[in-house]
Amino acid sequence: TRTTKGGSPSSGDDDGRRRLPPSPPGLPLLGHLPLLLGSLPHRRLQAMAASHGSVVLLRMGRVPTVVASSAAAAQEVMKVRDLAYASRPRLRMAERLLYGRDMAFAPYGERWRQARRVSVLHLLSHRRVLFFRRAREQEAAAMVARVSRTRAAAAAVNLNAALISYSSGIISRAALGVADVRTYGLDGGGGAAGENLTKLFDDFEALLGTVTVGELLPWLAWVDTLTGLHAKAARTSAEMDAFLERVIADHRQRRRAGRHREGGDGDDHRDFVDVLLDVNEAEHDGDDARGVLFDDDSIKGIILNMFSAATDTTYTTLVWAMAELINHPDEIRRLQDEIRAAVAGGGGVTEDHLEQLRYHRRVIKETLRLHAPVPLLLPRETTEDTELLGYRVPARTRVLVNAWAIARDPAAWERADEFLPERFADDDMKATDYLLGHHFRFVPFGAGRRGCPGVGFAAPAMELALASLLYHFDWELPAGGPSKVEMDELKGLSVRLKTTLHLTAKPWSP
Ligand code: HEM
Repeated sequence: TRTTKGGSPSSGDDDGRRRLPPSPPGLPLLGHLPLLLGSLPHRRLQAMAASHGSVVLLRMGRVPTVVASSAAAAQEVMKVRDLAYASRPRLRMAERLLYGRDMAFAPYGERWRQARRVSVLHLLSHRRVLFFRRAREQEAAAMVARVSRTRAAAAAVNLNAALISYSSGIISRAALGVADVRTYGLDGGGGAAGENLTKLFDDFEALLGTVTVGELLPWLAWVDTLTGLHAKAARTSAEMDAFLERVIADHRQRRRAGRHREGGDGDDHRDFVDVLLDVNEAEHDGDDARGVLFDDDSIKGIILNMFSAATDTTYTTLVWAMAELINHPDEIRRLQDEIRAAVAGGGGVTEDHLEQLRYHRRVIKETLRLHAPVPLLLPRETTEDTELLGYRVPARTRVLVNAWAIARDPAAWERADEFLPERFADDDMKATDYLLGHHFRFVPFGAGRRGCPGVGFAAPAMELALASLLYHFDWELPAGGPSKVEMDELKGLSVRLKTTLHLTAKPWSP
């Protein structure tokens, strides 16, 4: 592996072109893989950036990978040269589990553009997000009731479980029109097969976050068979397909009966599956020379994208927020004062209150700064030969943006490692503000063409849940245990708090 250390990026290479980014020493064949094994990659890559600079070239086995670790580098990837960085690499597990026809992992091109357009206009538009308000408020009320029940039984509340159920309830209602995926349990109800569905979704998420050995080191591809990875992927993908077939068949049946728009209030009551089936039928009816882009596999791929993208990120952020607040008693008190003053007169938090809760937004933003749930965003791939901060980046290079390191860069943030929500006090906080790049120092949702289209969906879901938990209860760590939450991270598709957050809840009323 070539070893360089900085140097002037624009000074000539042997062939008179710009230099490749610097690379730490690596091993033959394995490249830099051993440097990342067994570690939290965003932390290891942060350390690498500190010694080699904010643009580093690594070889993950046979895959050249550039890592961008400063706001300036992120801005170049996601804004200045967005088009050149707008593709995604082919990831074997994603391709297999998502039919090669989803949106989030699709290469840049017509199919991705169409899927993105339909998602932004019809699934995640401001209008549709407003329409799902009832779903969010019902799920928040159910979560508060669940906490009250646990408390009544004198037990500590498992906040992870409460928040997973809240987040998956919202996306399940929005995507499938039911409060619980287990409604589609393969036995026709919420019985044992319904329970298996929860495991199926867990297995699915774990596999989606798995990189096969074979795609990085083709000569070791047999290891994936030996470890049973391929067999597990085949099994999981077949079970998930049976579930989705059932969802689609059920929706088609309701459509034939004309029941999918019902609500009696003149509103559009279609869920994501209904909307995608409408697009699919319109394409069949039309005379589209490009062929049908939204076949059943595309619908399944996009629905699975929405589940994966919405559940873990939302719940993970909320757990981190509660953990930070427990460790910062002044901040939790200030936030509760704000929420309780806004909801004067009792009755609980509704979405009408959220707009006034400015400190609350700062707390969520500060949580996302310190704990981006997807710290390296989703990998990108260059579509053509391009540049990054003056270095040469060839076509088909994999590109990671270390949003986590950028958000803790002492050159960009004062007291970068501390939880200080007031640092966002100058922002004019609207929901979409979460996406604004703060000059690309704050990019938990990515940005540009491939930036997260779900931020408008995520924002009210996170805000309502946190405000509801803090309005109705006073929270503490259980007596006799540690006095602080240990903030260690657990590696996964999204990076979570390592410990399960158990807290005691004392009801509050005005
Ligand atoms: C706290 C919540 C969330 C966070 C932190 C988050 C973060 C991200 C990130 C980092 C990316 C990759 C961006 C890039 O490559 O520049 C992404 C993409 C995506 N997100 Fe989110 N997300 C969240 C919630 C949601 C929700 C609620 C949905 C949908 C209901 C969603 C749907 C998607 C989709 C479909 C993509 C792929 C976009 C594409 O490739 O064109 N996300 N998200």
